[in-house]
This record gives sequence, structure tokens and C-alpha cells, in this order.
Amino acid sequence: MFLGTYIQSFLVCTTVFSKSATTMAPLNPSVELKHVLLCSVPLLIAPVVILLYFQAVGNKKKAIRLPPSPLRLPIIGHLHLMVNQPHRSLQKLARSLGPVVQLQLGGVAAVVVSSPEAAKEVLKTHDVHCCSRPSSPGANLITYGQQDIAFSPYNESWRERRKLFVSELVSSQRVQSFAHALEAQVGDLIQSLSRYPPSEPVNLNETLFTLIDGFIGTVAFGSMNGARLMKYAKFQQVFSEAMVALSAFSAQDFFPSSPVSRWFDKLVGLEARYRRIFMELDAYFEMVLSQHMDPGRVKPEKDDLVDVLINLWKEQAITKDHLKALIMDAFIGGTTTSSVTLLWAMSELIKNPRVMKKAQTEIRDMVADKQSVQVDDLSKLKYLKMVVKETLRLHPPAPLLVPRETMEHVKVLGYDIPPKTRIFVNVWAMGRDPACWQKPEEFYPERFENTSIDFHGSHHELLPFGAGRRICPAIHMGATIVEFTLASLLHSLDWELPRGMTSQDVSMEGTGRQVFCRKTPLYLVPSSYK
Ligand code: HEM
Repeated sequence: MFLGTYIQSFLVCTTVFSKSATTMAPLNPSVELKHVLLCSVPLLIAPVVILLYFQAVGNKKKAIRLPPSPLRLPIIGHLHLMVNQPHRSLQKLARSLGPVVQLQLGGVAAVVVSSPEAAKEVLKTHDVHCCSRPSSPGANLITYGQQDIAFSPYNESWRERRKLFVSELVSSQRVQSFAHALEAQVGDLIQSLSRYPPSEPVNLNETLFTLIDGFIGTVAFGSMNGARLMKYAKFQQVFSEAMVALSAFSAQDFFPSSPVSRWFDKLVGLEARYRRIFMELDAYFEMVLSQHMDPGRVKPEKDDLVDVLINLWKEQAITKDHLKALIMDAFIGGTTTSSVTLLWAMSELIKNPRVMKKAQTEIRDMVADKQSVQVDDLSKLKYLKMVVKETLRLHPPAPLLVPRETMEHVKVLGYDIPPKTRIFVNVWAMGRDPACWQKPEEFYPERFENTSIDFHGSHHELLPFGAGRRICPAIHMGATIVEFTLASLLHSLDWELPRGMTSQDVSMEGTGRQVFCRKTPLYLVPSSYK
């Protein structure tokens, strides 16, 4: 603009001079002086103005303070850091660059926060500007176009759906009313494990996944059980493939504006794979719906989630796609997280016999007068609750939470974060940060004695359920499932390693980007406790 003015005044002056020169008419000296002054003032001022302008632009640029960023590779930027156990590589990065790190994931700007202070700024101070979700082709397809809760952008419709989900499925009253379903499912499991042939190892991955699926199926779908209906192996496969699709790792996720990325995803068969997973899940949800709408169905005493959603659909308050997307959230959100946590808890306990014994003694003493644990007993089991907290500290099932996206410019620990930046919160690294925890790598539930630290979102060093507007709406249900199942497994059964194995042989290797679970199945030998 200023440069334009300068050139303009320069042109005016030169025009005046050239005019007087070409007409060769002698000019009045006072007019001449006026002309000279007129021309020279802007000529003198303009360079100063230009200098000031460029200095102002420079200052503005300097005023933007982006977080530190490691060296990036051409084209992919820092994508290589996200391939294998990203929470580990991002923890290393935070140790050298600090708690707020900027990444360039292909064409997508991202920021990773790895300290309780930085997490508090994202999830509390600026939560309202940081609580949207990025769009991803895989997740879009599987969630019926982000019509669910977990992958939906932040908007009014999301708020409505979340309210509905909480009141109809996961509120504490609702969970209380389903306590008997959980007790019945776990009771059946304990019975079958008690009858296991002596010294025969049981695959706990399979057992616990089927149990939780059965419970979520009961409270959400009215005694439907995906694993039984679809046959376990296939069901698990569809399920884990859906998790992969939801972990947003296609070319289109990281190069959203490149036309080549769509072709690339097509070429490597990713689009076809997502479509197949979607079709399989959709067929399963259709089956759940048609069974619920069958006039011959014996209705349960209390409407389950699907009944409630069908009524809302009939009243045209929600669409059929909303309905199926919400079922999907309950199904995927609930089943994997709870069973993965239980598996990590059992892995830690078998490696730490002292803790296992102490937890068993507490439970067996507390419910000495009963055959089995009941959900009501959980409030008395202080040590067991510490064991679960300690498990979630070391093994949060979603180590980077579910990615968020900024909607406005925000400042985190003094660094500028522009809108549309993807945000990862490394809760895994925070759970192992020596600045927050003594001997952080040690499984030591007693660390929670005499502290008020819990996982409800206000202690930012322990965030396995997230925090802020996007905090897991089912904390109460998730914690109840894990605590109750663990208490029952420890109350009624003793556990040993398969013959010939020592605790050192129990692998703690994990896998998965969105949900981090044991890499290999956990085999343990149960025996009935008399
Ligand atoms: C041990 C059990 C569980 C853990 C550790 C867990 C963890 C999480 C985490 C980390 C998030 C993301 C929070 C964020 O973005 O800040 C989340 C979101 C969510 N969880 Fe859970 N969860 C558990 C159980 C469940 C259960 C049982 C259900 C449903 C039946 C469920 C449904 C959801 C839903 C719908 C969301 C999306 C919330 C939103 O985006 O607004 N979760 N959960």
C-alpha cells in the first residue's frame, strides 16, 4: 500500500516536471517552488513510511511464537514419528524440546502437549476453542458422516447427542440400574473359569473382550452379544479393523488438500477396506434394529438404549444414521477401552504378586460374608481402586486421547497455536513423568494413598478419560466395569502363570495407535479359591 503511494507520488512529480519540460513554458518561480515542495515531501516521507511498515510487519511476525519443532523430512514432515507407538516417540521429543511441540504431519499442522500445565491450558483454560475433532475419511464413513459423539465436530447437534447418550446410557443411575446385568455376566464368567481343567491356561484377551462385549451389548442392545452373534474371531477382526479406520492414518488424513491422496488411498485399497468394514458393522446394527422392532420380541422390563433411540427416531427427533452412529460409539468406545484396561491390570498383577495378594486379601476380607462381590461393595475396596488408578496411570488405553482440533487462535504456555491445528495430549507421557510421579515406571498403587488424585479430569497429571468438554461421558460406567470385573476375578479365583513361565516372561509390549493394547494374548491359569 505504502509502496503504491510512493510510486504514485513519484509518478505525479515526474509527470509535472515532464509536462513543464515538454511545454517549455517558463514557470512562475513561486509556482515552481510549490511544485518542488509538493513533489519532494512525499518523496522524503515515503521511504520512512515504508521502513516503518516493514518493521511493523516484522514485529508482528516476531510476536507470533510458535512451539519448538524438530527437523522435518521433505513432504512427510514429522509423519514418521506417528507410525509406531507415537506416544513413545513424542515423549522423547518432549524431553528434548519441552512440553509443547509443533509437528507438521504431511499437510496438517499439529501440536503435542506433554505436561499437566500445558494439558490444563488446552483442556480447561482454552477448552472451548480446542474441543473440535478433525475430519477423517475413515472415521467419517464409519460414524455415518461424523453423526456420532466421539468423532463429531463441536457443534449444537453434538451437544444434543452427548446429552442424550449420558441420560439414556451412561448416567450413574442408569449404570446402577444395570448393575445386575454386570453381576450376572461376570458371575457366569467366574463359574466357567472355576470349572476350567487344572493347570489349563486361559486366553484372557478373548475371555475379557467377550465379557465386556456381552455387558455393553446387554445394557445397550438388550442382551445382544456381538461376539456370539458374529462369531468371535470375525467379530474381533471387524472390530479391530474399525479401530484402525478410526485412528485416521490414510493419505487423505495427512494431505487433505492434495488430489493425489484420494487416488493413493484408492490404489492401496484403503477406501475399499473402509467401505467393507462399514458394510459389516452396518449389517450388524441393522440386525440389532430389526430384532428390536420385531413385534414378537419379548420386551425387557426397562427400555435399553436401542429402544430409546428407536422411539426418538420414530418421533423424528433423530435420524436413522444418528441412531446407528450412537450405537457404534457405545460399542467401540465401551468395549475396547474397558477390556484393554482389565488386561493391563491382570498383566501388572501377575508380574507383581505382592500387589495381587494385597488386593485379594482386601476383597476377600471385605466380602467375607458373601459368595461373590456385588457392585455395591466397590466403595469399600480402597486398595482395589488404587490398583485400577495405577493401571490407568501406566496404561491409559488412549495414550494420546482422541485428537482435537483448535477452532480459534490460542496460546499454550506462551506459544501461539493457530486455528485448525490438530492437538494431541500425551497422557501416557504425563503418567510416566518423573516431575509428577516418584519412580514413575514402577507399578505401585500405594502412591495414591493419602492423595486426592483421581481420574475425573481435574488432576491433569492423570487423564486416562481426558478432560473438559470432550471428557469420556462414561467414566462412571467404565470405572465400574473395570473395578467390578477385576474385584470378582481376584475374589473368586487364584491366578498363576502357565507352567514353565516366570513373571519376566510376561511381555508388556503394546500395539495400536488410537487404543494401545497388549501385543500378545495374556494366558493365565485360574483356580477356584475356596
Ligand atoms: C476404562 C474405560 C474407558 C476409558 C479409559 C475411556 C477413555 C476415553 C477417552 C480418553 C476419551 C477421549 C476424551 C477426550 O477426547 O478428551 C473417551 C471418549 C469417549 N468415550 Fe470413553 N472410555 C472408557 C469407557 C467408555 C465406555 C464404557 C463408553 C460407552 C459405553 C465410552 C464412550 C465414550 C464416548 C462416546 C466418547 C466421546 C466423547 C466426546 O467426544 O464427546 N467410553 N473415552
